Amino acid sequence: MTASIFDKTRTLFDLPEGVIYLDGNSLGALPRAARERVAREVNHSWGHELIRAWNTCGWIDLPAEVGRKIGRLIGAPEGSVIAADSTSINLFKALTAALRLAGERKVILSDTGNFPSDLYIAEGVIETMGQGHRLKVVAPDDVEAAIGDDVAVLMLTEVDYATGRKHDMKALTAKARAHGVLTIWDLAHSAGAFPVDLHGAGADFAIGCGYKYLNGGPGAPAFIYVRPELQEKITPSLSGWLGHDAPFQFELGYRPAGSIDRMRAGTPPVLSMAALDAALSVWDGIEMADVRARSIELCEIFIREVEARCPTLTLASPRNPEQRGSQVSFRHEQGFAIMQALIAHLVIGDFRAPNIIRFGFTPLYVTPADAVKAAEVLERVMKERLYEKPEYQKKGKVT
Ligand SMILES: Cc1ncc(COP(=O)(O)O)c(C=O)c1O
Ligand SMILES: Nc1c(O)cccc1C(=O)C[C@H](N)C(=O)O
Repeated sequence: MTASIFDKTRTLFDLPEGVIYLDGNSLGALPRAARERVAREVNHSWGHELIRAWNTCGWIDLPAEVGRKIGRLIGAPEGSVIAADSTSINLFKALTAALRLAGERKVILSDTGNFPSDLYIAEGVIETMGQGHRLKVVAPDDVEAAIGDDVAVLMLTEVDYATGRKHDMKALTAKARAHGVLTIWDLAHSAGAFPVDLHGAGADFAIGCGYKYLNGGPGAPAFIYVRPELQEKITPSLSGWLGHDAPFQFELGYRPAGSIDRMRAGTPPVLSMAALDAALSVWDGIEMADVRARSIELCEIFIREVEARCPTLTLASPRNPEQRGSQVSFRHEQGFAIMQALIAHLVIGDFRAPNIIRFGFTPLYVTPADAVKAAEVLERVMKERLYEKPEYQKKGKVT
């Protein structure tokens, strides 16, 4: 039953012949619907409707519509998610809003498994606000113990981009709430990867990417969630006109919209937003519980096959599937060259310094047969030491 759902979803994507694509955790594959939609937006909406398209083609409502579709995947109530900006910028917006709400508390608590951009943004926020905030970064296992009455904001990425380690959002959020700590969850590697229940967990803010498991295309808009009860209490730091209560009154003073709209700043990138909107249609009728079951099946097959075939690779991801996102990582000192050799043999994953090879499993278009085949190719790369070839040592700007 589950397999047949995914046989169908695979046909909704355009994948190059012969490629096994295990990097949907970095850039999702191209949904056919997105390709068609972008062409229509360019030719008809922009080309023919011109400025009228904001009304006649629904451009003005796209951020809310895309937010609504993403909200269904992450357990967010209607009207609590908006698509806008990038994940990094949305983190800036969420963190400044949270720190303003938090009052006298000064500590931003995060962990060493966070994506560096999040930590960098926190540094920038501290500097910009100039109110003596402090970033405290602990090991992932020490987060729970570090949550206390001195903490203003708990800022975590649910799934570690490198290892795939997954935090217990519900338990950590509950502890944070008990200590009066606001929470910001980065769902970049969660949204579209497995069920998320922001409302059930009682999370205050969340952000995430549109171009990974949501398949919105390179540089797709990101999203931001604010718990409905907080929406009218927060003061946006990026107080742009499209977050104004009445943008087309062109008042000289800022009055924030009385909804999640206040997290908007300026004009959305319509073509990218339309691509993401169309990409989200692949989730119609899909239950995230089925996605999770299939993701675990794929990851388990891959771990079993790789460990049986490649004894010099060390599993970097948690062995327990409950503690893992939808990716599997292995360590090897030649990781970079191993990944280049794999890519040359049409198994596309990626490398994360210093020694991690990373494989994302996206059930909508990766099959169990792909997982086995990828392990076979990896076995060949290792056994024949293909990674020693000089051409696989060359580094590009992006890994
Ligand atoms: C967990 C996480 N947070 C934030 C980012 C930054 O996203 P962006 O570059 O789109 O702002 C990424 C990916 O780049 C990420 O993986
Ligand atoms: N956003 C990216 C980009 O512009 C180029 C290359 C990779 C990315 C990524 O998204 C990286 C990703 N956040 C990661 O988990 O490593």
